[in-house]
Amino acid sequence: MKQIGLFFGSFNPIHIGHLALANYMCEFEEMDEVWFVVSPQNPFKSSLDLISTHHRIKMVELAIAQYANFQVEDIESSMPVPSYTINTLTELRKIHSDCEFNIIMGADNIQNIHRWKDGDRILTDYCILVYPRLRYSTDHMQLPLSVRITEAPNIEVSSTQIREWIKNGKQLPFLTSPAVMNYINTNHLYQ
Ligand SMILES: Nc1ncnc2c1ncn2[C@@H]1O[C@H](COP(=O)(O)OP(=O)(O)OP(=O)(O)O)[C@@H](O)[C@H]1O
Ligand SMILES: O=C(O)c1ccc[n+]([C@@H]2O[C@H](COP(=O)([O-])O)[C@@H](O)[C@H]2O)c1
Repeated sequence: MKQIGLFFGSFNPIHIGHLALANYMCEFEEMDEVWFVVSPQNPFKSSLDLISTHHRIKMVELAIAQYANFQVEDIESSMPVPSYTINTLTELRKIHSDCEFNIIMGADNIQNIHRWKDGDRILTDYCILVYPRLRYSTDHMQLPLSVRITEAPNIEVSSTQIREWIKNGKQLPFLTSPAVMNYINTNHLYQ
């Protein structure tokens, strides 16, 4: 079966933290592909700073164009909001019976998974690849065998920080990607 890493996120905008991590999962954790699943609306996040989903999808497409193992998955665009991950996973399994799905998840998110819709079911029914985040440890957690802890390198940059800097007139082609920065400028995003 094809091993697919699913990387869920708002990607508002996508940045090198996301890209480097997904790259690591393909090269070191035996993922044949990583799919970036762009979520129209995270159930836990405010929609205040959130730009429209089609811009976020376009930026992911631009950022990943150079690497054959990356794909954008826009299935959540046609699903109800907020974007509950269990619903997306169920749909993806129905459509792609030839793929094994591995959820790529930060140590911050795995600590909160019990608050997600059907979080316990996600934990037991899916393979999960957990990567370290600063200030979050998984040492004390009792995790099922379906959860694998990886040692992916951490690049602590955030979309929030990037949005703020762009608002202040900064050009950040290497924290996002040159093509993404160009798209942001052309479409006057995050001004
Ligand atoms: N620097 C990073 N390195 C690795 N993973 C990250 C990084 N930043 C965010 N992530 C993870 O990537 C997924 C998608 O991230 P998201 O789109 O929320 O970016 P973000 O930078 O955390 O955004 P925001 O600052 O708007 O909350 C989330 O699971 C998040 O935990
Ligand atoms: O399903 C849930 O209950 C749930 C709760 C919180 C977050 N999520 C998903 O987790 C992903 C990470 O979100 P974000 O905004 O931090 O990039 C995104 O796809 C959200 O829809 C999902």
